[in-house]
Amino acid sequence: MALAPRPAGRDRPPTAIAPSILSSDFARLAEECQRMVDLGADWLHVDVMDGHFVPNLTLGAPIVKSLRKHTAAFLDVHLMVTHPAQWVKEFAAAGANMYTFHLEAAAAGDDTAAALAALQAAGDAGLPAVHELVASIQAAGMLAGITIKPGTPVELLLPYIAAIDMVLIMTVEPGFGGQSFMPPMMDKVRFLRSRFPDLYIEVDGGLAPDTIQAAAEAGANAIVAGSAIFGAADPGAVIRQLREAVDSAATAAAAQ
Ligand SMILES: O=C(CO)[C@H](O)[C@H](O)COP(=O)(O)O
Ligand SMILES: [Co+2]
Repeated sequence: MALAPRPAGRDRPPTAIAPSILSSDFARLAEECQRMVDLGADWLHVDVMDGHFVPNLTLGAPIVKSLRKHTAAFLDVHLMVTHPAQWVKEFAAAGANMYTFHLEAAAAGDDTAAALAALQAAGDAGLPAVHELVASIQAAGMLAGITIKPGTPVELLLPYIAAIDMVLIMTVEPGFGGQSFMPPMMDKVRFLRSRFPDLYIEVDGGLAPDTIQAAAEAGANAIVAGSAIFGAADPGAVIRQLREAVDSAATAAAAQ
């Protein structure tokens, strides 16, 4: 299962709608995932929380390994863990496709203040530990994504953009589904889209039919939605609405 290639030049990458299985019925996970694929999902978003980097505990590589036996879908794994370098081999062996880690965690575990200081001090070259983690993810056969919490400045991503496959801009504080979308995070998406037309930019947290327009217009092409999809009477209609908003915004941007 491959990611659609990052287009050369100024074209925006394809739209990817990624239901977050955090909002699914874990006891029926394989069926829930198949239902999402049948309804038009492009990816399945898998939220891994360790009860340490974030105050919640979800699932790990064994669940991904089991799920992989039931689906060929692109598994977009979001690691909200204190030690992201520790789990690369396990998730690669389990069949994860995208391994997206928190920049803060790669810099200084769960000490976000120390992480921000270290990332600032590293300057344009970036932190060697972050570069090494990206390389190890790709060497393990996965795509590498980096995500930032709402309080982390987007500029701190710049040293790593050339090497990575995706940026994930968190639009809620990581840790729980069902939170409210944070509109100010769209400044980060606009900043990245204006500089990197072909970059995969994902947004995660509070995305729904009433918030998608802001994310689409800012330039996000990959959309995570948990409660809005799984909680809907017609999840397929929500997936279509999200897709149409992103596709329309991309068409409008291309025409400018
Ligand atoms: O990473 C996450 C939380 O940390 C989830 O992916 C996100 O919250 C999705 O849930 P919802 O769409 O309900 O906000
Ligand atoms: Co997530």
